Amino acid sequence: MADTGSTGGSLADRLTKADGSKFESPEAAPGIDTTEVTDSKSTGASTSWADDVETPVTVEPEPVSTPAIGPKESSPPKSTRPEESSLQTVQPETSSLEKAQLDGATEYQAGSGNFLDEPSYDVNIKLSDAQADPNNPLYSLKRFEDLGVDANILKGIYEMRFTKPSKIQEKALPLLLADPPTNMIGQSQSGTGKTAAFVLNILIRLDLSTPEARQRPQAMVLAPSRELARQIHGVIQIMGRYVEGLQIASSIPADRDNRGKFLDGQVVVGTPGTTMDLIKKRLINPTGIKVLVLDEADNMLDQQGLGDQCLRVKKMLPPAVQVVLFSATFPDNVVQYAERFAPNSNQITLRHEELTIEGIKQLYLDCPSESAKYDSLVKLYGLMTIGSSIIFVKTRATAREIERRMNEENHQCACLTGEFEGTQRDIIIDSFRRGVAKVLITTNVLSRGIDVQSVSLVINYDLPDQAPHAHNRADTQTYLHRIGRTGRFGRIGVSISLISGQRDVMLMNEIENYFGIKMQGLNPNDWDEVESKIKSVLKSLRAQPNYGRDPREIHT
Ligand SMILES: Nc1ncnc2c1ncn2[C@@H]1O[C@H](COP(=O)(O)OP(=O)(O)OP(=O)(O)O)[C@@H](O)[C@H]1O
Repeated sequence: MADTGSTGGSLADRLTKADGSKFESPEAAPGIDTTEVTDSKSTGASTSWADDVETPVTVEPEPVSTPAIGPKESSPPKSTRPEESSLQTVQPETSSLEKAQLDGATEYQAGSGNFLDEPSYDVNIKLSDAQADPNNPLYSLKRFEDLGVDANILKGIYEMRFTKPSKIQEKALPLLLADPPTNMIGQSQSGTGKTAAFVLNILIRLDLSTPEARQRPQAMVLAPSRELARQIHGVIQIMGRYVEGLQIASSIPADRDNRGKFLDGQVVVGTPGTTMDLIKKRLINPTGIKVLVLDEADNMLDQQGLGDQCLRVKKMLPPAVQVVLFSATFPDNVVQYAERFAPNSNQITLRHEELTIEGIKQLYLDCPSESAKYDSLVKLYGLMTIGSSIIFVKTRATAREIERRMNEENHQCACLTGEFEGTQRDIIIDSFRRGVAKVLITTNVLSRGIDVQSVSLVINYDLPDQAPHAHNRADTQTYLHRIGRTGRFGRIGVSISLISGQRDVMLMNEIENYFGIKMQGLNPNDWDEVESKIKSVLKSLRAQPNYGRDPREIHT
């Protein structure tokens, strides 16, 4: 097999460590007013659980198969000495707050303010308009000040330039904050601010008044991927930066900083397997935990994956713990289980037809064969770098192969899949957040929760299916999460699904029927038209990375 060439190799290989040295090997590298709000009293589900069986955490269920884009590339992520590259970035020593800002989107996009009176492109609507439209999921009648948010937390919110709550924040917060604490199952479209809703509940409920109280965890947030856990950690750190004495602990796989150390922050954020492991090793004291949040809860409660782990963690917590489940999707088969996991919960739910975000233009492109998808991708490359883009593929092998071929052809892109070691993954996602890498090839591991507001284009190289159980059935939930990596909080984005053959058409139709949408076809015989169609969307102000930022900052 050909070598990856001078521009090849994974991005992580080509980046430097925080101290400026190189990694020698992976081992060495360390709208919802249609929302239904259901009162808890009407859902009196009881809890009865199956046996607590030990199951490996399936943080990343990626099928491994041969890519259909060319000769098989079987090499794992590179473990040789990294090469010099223009992508090389020096990572100075960072303070924990700086790290937090790296992990959350906030440093780069500064929330979504409404300083939009300096248009350099067509202005569609201003965020302030979106937040004033009752049919928009960002709409709210209230202000954060009306929601009982403490002054120090308000300062953090102002710093993030959140001017008004979104609909999910407005609706969920009073229910979450009511005493006695009540469980919640909360659903709202992707990119509408669910994180801030549960983070505010946690910050407001923390007792930091005595050294004893400050010594042990009081809240726990679990997420399905390392990247999402780090991102949430970052949001809590920024939102809570004026909360005196706040400490956040991380329980993610192979976290060098915490290996073997007792986690004594008041908020623990992590993935379920590692968290359970640390509880078992008595490195997390779960006895004072008052709030348990499962982000991407439908995924977390999936009985074939993370469900057992989450259940085992929950069983270690005090019985009175407030259970908060958030996701953009709660498929019918998970709802009952979720109701048992969070009994007597308040529920904020949406219908399928309400789940898609208007700002995301959903397109498809016919490709004459599976292998021709790659050629289309190359043709789309110029459009991918207008903002940032994510290419979703089904298998790690396909991801590797596309990365290799693109880099060989001098189309710079990075690749992040579950086969990378934790620290390498951190470097790759951080460089994507910074815009050092503008095109990221990934699997479903990054389909959920990741908030990089500069992402204006999502490409489904493979449409998500329900393999290995139902190869010919679409995974509608994953489709929604994938496209939701763009069009965050009122922005505009484009998704393009590459379609080749009857099976893809079937999957696409199933997705369209489920969400009650129609994807618009691009004309594969007229690339000028394809380009101008996509450009017209991507160049609108709301698709720009700086959308919502104070122009005084952009120009300095
Ligand atoms: N009230 C607000 N005003 C302005 N921006 C906000 C507000 N709330 C959240 N945001 C910003 O909106 C973006 C999306 O928020 P978040 O990641 O919480 O979405 P989400 O609903 O959890 O999405 P997903 O379902 O994809 O996980 C973030 O960059 C966040 O900083």
